[in-house]
Amino acid sequence: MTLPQPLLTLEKASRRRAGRAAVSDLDLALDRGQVLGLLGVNGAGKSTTLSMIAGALAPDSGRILLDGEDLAEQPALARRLVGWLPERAPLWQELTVGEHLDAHGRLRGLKGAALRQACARMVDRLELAPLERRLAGVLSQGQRQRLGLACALLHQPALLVLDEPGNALDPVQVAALRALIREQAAAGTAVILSTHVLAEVTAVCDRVAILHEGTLRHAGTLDAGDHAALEQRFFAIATAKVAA
Ligand SMILES: Nc1ncnc2c1ncn2[C@@H]1O[C@H](COP(=O)(O)OP(=O)(O)OP(=O)(O)O)[C@@H](O)[C@H]1O
Repeated sequence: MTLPQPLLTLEKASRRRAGRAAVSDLDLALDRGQVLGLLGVNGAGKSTTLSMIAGALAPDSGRILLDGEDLAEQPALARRLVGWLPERAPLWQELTVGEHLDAHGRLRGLKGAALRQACARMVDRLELAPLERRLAGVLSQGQRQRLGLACALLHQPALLVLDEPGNALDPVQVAALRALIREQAAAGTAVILSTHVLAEVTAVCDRVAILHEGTLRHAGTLDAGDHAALEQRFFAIATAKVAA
């Protein structure tokens, strides 16, 4: 009997940037419906890791598997299976909110009624109706994040990758984001959430990974009551002095 493949597997994934190791020998696995919090201080390698998972940056060595298939051999897999909200939502200033959704849907191969339905579902779910005709260039930071999230979710990805998604959101929108993440996980979507807010991780994640200087220093499961223990572990890792 063969065991089911995790949705996402990183095997010794490594990537150098500007001549230095940004991520080294990273092993990680995530199943459908799981929510992973990715923590680490500035420069720890979180965005580099997420860019590799989203297929935007190739590992120099090691492998990234989506549904058991090597992303390096099947680059189109990321476009189909992953929805990615980078740290700064990449928007075309001169397109409206509605045009963004339409363009993202087309890039994912949606058309006709399926495209219209997908756009309408996101407008409704992310409360974008009042903004639909507005140019992206005039949106507030939080509104840009909501549009970026809608674009990432449009094709109902199996894996949702969120890079510091709560950054520009007000407390009401933070609560809405938490609800959205829980809803996605309940529907079977795997979610990776990179954040500097430890409370975000204990609020919505069922597992956690802590990166430091490009290497994985801790990976484990998490319960809602584990906040103090997580904080202690994070600070111990983040402030540890490297042996001379
Ligand atoms: N575009 C780039 N060119 C060169 N080096 C980069 C680039 N982006 C990141 N790096 C370097 O790679 C390393 C990891 O950076 P990364 O952005 O992945 O960290 P991070 O954990 O996401 O940080 P932050 O919390 O500040 O967003 C850092 O040393 C950083 O300087």
